[in-house]
Order: sequence, then structure tokens, then C-alpha cells
Amino acid sequence: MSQTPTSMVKLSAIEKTWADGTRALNSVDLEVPQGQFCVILGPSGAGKSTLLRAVNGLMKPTAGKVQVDGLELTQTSERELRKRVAMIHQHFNLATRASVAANVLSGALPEVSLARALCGWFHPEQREKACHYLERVGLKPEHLHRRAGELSGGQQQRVGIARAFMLDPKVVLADEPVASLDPQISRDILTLLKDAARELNATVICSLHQVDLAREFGDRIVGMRSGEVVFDGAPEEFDDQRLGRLYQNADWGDGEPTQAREDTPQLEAAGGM
Ligand SMILES: Nc1ncnc2c1ncn2[C@@H]1O[C@H](COP(=O)(O)OP(=O)(O)OP(=O)(O)O)[C@@H](O)[C@H]1O
Repeated sequence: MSQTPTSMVKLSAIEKTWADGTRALNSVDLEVPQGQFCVILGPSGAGKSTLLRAVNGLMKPTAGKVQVDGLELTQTSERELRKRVAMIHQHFNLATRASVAANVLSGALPEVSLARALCGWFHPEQREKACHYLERVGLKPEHLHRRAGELSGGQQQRVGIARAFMLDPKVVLADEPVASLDPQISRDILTLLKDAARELNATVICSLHQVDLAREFGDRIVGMRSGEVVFDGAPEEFDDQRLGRLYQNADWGDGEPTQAREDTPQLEAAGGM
């Protein structure tokens, strides 16, 4: 008998209005089940990063409720949240002067006491796990003691993935993880991320700019525009017409707005694209 998948992330009526009046999120409802690779797609300024930051607690919504693994964020300590939710960043966010090993081990910090963290003392099991993940992401033993900043972009993102998986997270948030990488390396990195998440049955919410990658890797595509969800469905449903509507007159992040086409209807309400 098939079971209804557990909802791992649940956003209910999330609003975010920044101090300058910018409305970044407008009544966003989103439920992401356990184990899903959910891609957030949309033009620059659509609210993708703001949404991801709502899930990891870095952005306090103006209104609405965020739940992760059944816990409401306002009632959850940062430490509890960090054990469940890991983040992968566009610009890797590594300590570039520290070793690759130290960067990966830093993913275990929410589980380590301050005194031990200051001395750089990690459990042998944590060191073993760091080695396991470094191997898992395709880095070699000789990389362990190199400074992270000396690695290529693709290698740095591999370190970022290994770090993110150190605490067996239930949720991995990836904010444009391949934006600065070339197409083949982007595919390798997304394959790694998807496979590593599948091994743990972890939920991934990944913002992307590349539509082809969203279609290839997403179990589901959520299209955002002007702070609203305007498409939510399977990649097969996200056809070129819907793509056109999502990006109509929009900024692709390269400063080149797409031209409106006369036959392109106005955006409809969520799910109605
Ligand atoms: N700290 C802030 N203060 C004021 N406005 C902000 C702040 N952070 C984001 N915004 C605004 O909120 C809106 C959504 O931004 P967000 O970064 O979430 O978009 P995005 O879809 O991730 O864009 P991109 O693809 O370019 O990264 C934008 O209008 C942005 O300028």
C-alpha cells in the first residue's frame, strides 16, 4: 500500500516585506515532501533566495508560518535547526585559507561543544565521516590538506556538498549552487547532490537559473515571479509556453529582459499557468 509522503518543509502564507517596502514574498504556500528534489525557478528578484532563507531561519517572515520536520521555526533553537537543515551556496562560502578537511569538518560544528570546536577537536567518527564524504564527492586524499581557496570552482562546490552532508541533514537548501560553473561541471555537481540526497532520503530545495538543468534534475519545478508561486508541477508539465510566461519581460539575471510576445497571455494565479 502506498503511503502519503511526509511533508518535510511546509510554508504557510509566507509574506516578506523588506524595510524599504520591497515585497519579496507574497502569500507563499509550499509543501515539500521528504526525499523530493524541488527546484525553484524564476527570474532575478523573484524571491527565490528569500524563500530559501525563510527555511533556514536566516530571514524572519513578516507573516506566515515555516515548519521543518514538523517543528515550527519560531519555536526551534538555531542548533536544532542547523542539525536538520544544511545550506549549499552559489559562491561556496568556504573558509578559503583553511584546509579542505577543516571546511568539511565545520559542517559538524552544530554537534560539537564550543571548547572542542575552538581546539579543532572532532570525534574520530566525525573525521571518518568527513573522509567518507570527501571520497563520495570525488576528491582525493591529497586534497585533504590543501587550502580550500586553491581548488577549482567545481572542486570547491564538492567540498561544499561534503560539508552540507556531515550531519545527515533532513533538508538541504542549495541557492544557485552551479551559477558560477560551466555546464558539464554543473551537471556533475547536481548529479552528486541528487544522489547524495537520495541515499539519505533528504529533501532538497534548489534554486536555479538554468531551465534545462531544472527540467533534468527536478522532481518538481516551482516557478516564482514577483514573490509569488506562479507554477508548481512536474518538469514534464513545464513546457515552453509556461517557460515563456514565467520569464516574460523578466530579468534573467544577465541584464537582458526577454521580449513580451503578443500571443503570450498574462500570468495567471498559482497553478493556472
Ligand atoms: N536585505 C534586503 N533588503 C531589501 N530588499 C531585499 C533584500 N534582500 C532581497 N531584497 C529584494 O527582495 C526581492 C527578492 O530578492 P531575492 O534575492 O529573493 O530574489 P532571487 O529570486 O533570489 O533573485 P536572484 O536570482 O537574482 O538571486 C528583490 O527585489 C530584492 O531586491
